[in-house]
Amino acid sequence: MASNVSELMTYKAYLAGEWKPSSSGETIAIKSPYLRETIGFVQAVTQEEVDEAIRAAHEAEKKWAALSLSERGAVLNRWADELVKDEEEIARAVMQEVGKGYKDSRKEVVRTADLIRYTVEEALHMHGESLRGDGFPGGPQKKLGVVEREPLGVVLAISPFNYPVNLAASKIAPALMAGNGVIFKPATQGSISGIKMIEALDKAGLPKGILSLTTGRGSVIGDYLVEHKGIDMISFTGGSSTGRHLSKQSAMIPLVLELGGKDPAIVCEDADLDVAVKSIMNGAFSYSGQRCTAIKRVLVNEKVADKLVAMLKSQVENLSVGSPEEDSTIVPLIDDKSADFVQSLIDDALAKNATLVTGNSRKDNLIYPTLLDNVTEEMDVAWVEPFGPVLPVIRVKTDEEAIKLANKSEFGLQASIFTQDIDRAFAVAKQVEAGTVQINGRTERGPDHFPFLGVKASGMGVQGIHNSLISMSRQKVTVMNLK
Ligand SMILES: NC(=O)C1=CN([C@@H]2O[C@H](COP(=O)(O)OP(=O)(O)OC[C@H]3O[C@@H](n4cnc5c(N)ncnc54)[C@H](OP(=O)(O)O)[C@@H]3O)[C@@H](O)[C@H]2O)C=CC1
Ligand SMILES: O=C(O)[C@H](O)COP(=O)(O)O
Repeated sequence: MASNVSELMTYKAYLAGEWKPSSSGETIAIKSPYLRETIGFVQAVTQEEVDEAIRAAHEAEKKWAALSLSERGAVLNRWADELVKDEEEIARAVMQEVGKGYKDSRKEVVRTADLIRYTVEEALHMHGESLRGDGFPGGPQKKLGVVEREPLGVVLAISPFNYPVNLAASKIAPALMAGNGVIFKPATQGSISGIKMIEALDKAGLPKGILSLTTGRGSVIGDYLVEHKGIDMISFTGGSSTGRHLSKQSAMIPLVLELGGKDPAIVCEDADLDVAVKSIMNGAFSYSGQRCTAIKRVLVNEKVADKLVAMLKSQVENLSVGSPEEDSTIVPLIDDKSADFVQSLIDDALAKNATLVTGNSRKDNLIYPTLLDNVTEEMDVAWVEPFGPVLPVIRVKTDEEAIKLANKSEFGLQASIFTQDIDRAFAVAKQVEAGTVQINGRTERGPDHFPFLGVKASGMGVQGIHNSLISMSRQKVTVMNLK
């Protein structure tokens, strides 16, 4: 049943510490991917409001940076407490807005509170260093360098739809702990969840002006934000083509980009197939494959391919399909366009003679989990990131062939290797071009204090709590020339 539009909530933007409607007078309707109806409206912020938000962030940032680390940390810890208090409400917003299972949405909120608290602790325990001049040949003993870290200024945090709370906070928390101001641009589909998260931060007592939340279409205010002279660093997570565009638009400021992936699961003939199947299933299909770190292709040694495919088939056919409210693994994709795209990859593969093991049915934006065997290099699904529940299996004869195919992809986020021979695992891991290689486990970002990075078209720079604090601050060297 369609909601009564007049009863729906219109959310305000958080600009320079005030919740207010945009002067544009325009709002954007947010449609739930599984309810298939509008669930609320967010503000379409103007360029003038962006200017004012950035100006306020610069002004507030000086006082914020002058606070002690523990004072900044106390605000962030209260933020974590508020998130936990509002866990159910925020999780419900995530579920409705991006169609993530309710239990997983709750986990996302709790994971975010843990991430914030860890970020505070990490920042408290990061120390500067001192250097003696005579450490270098001929250097004077009486020269003493003190190396500290200072904020960059104002950080632009741009997050994607699929972790609207966690991936936003993984940028905002380190930026604030490092003493920066923040402009937060959430994914439009994810804005309501972002607003609820920032309400919690506001309740925690964040000083006014230090952070603004600018809702609006990336295609409308995105470039304006990215090119703005008042932005000193950009931390972006999203698709590779958007990331590439950003890197061209931004000028001479540090950029951290976490982009798409085509993570392979390499299954050797000596693998424990129970372990491999469990990891592949979880890695490929949770949240309908809408994770950058999802396993997006299987490269299996032909000696065990029949057995692996049969095991995968029975598991795929047992996946729960339906609504995020019932915690189904397979849920409707974020929008119809995404479902059309996934369907086009399946159609292309089948037209080029891939074997349909199971799946290939669809209702609106709900794509049933699909397993394709005998996928070849000619098929788009071998190379393109679907961000949906379709898993291609490519049969290989040797580890070398698997490594070659793994590396032929433009992406290099993560990879998994399944074998019971640890030397073999390390030998393969060393040759695979990826930010992280998982041995006998699924590809995944967490735990959140691990470095998280992609190589090639999967990104630039490193996230993970410690590395985010580093990338959002710069070294400052003060040299004492003693008598
Ligand atoms: N490596 C990683 O850590 C992750 C990578 N991803 C990747 O993200 C993609 C899916 O997420 P999705 O949200 O659809 O990605 P998009 O690239 O479409 O959007 C990401 C963010 O960029 C914004 N944006 C769009 N255009 C511009 C612009 N010109 N300037 C500035 N910002 C802009 C979007 O805003 P708006 O919504 O308003 O368009 C959104 O906030 C997948 O490819 C996935 O692999 C996702 C999660 C993690
Ligand atoms: O957004 C993504 O897809 C992530 O960065 C992956 O996170 P996860 O591995 O914890 O799902």
